[in-house]
Amino acid sequence: MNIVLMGYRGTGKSVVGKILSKQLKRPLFSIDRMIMEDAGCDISDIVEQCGWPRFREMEADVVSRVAVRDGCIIDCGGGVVLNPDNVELLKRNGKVVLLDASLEVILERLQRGRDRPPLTEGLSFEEEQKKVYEERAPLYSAVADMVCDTSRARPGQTVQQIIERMHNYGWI
Ligand SMILES: Nc1ncnc2c1ncn2[C@@H]1O[C@H](COP(=O)(O)OP(=O)(O)OP(=O)(O)O)[C@@H](O)[C@H]1O
Ligand SMILES: O=C(O)C1=C[C@@H](O)[C@@H](O)[C@H](O)C1
Ligand SMILES: [Mg+2]
Repeated sequence: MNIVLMGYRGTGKSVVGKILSKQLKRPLFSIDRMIMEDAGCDISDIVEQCGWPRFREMEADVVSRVAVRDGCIIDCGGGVVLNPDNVELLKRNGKVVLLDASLEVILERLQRGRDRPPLTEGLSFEEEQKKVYEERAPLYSAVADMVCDTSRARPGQTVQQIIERMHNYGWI
């Protein structure tokens, strides 16, 4: 069974994924990183040159390759949840750990690393995060097998919490 990390941008999937993979000694697959490796450039370049629909196709292709593995930690991009095929494939052999954080904390975290390409047109940075976060909230809730709020914890504490709860659920 895989552990699949999902959640909005800036909720901590990649940071938590790295620590979880080390602590549980399980291989880590970062979908965003694999897309960049396939494309040979970063996500902003893919989106600028080919557009979001092409990025989503590349993302679905990586998901289909990763979902068939076993015993891995899978660090998803924030938009993986948008495609029902992605969700179906990942849940076949995976438990979804949804990372969440308050919009306020997400804004703060995303302001620090402004390298994420915009998801909408004509909205300010803050307006975009609020709109997309609210639009996606029901999708994230629907896929979650476990929810973990990362707003107030440090990454290491979040990982300890997740490991403890996974033990209790008998997932590990
Ligand atoms: N408790 C926590 N758990 C996880 N990350 C945290 C926590 N507290 C602060 N952070 C910070 O949140 C920031 C965003 O984390 P990260 O890049 O892992 O997000 P992400 O969910 O992978 O975003 P994206 O969808 O854009 O890839 C990092 O700087 C990380 O250190
Ligand atoms: O939330 C999203 O749609 C995205 C999140 C990132 O992880 C990247 O996958 C990309 O920037 C798109
Ligand atoms: Mg990430």
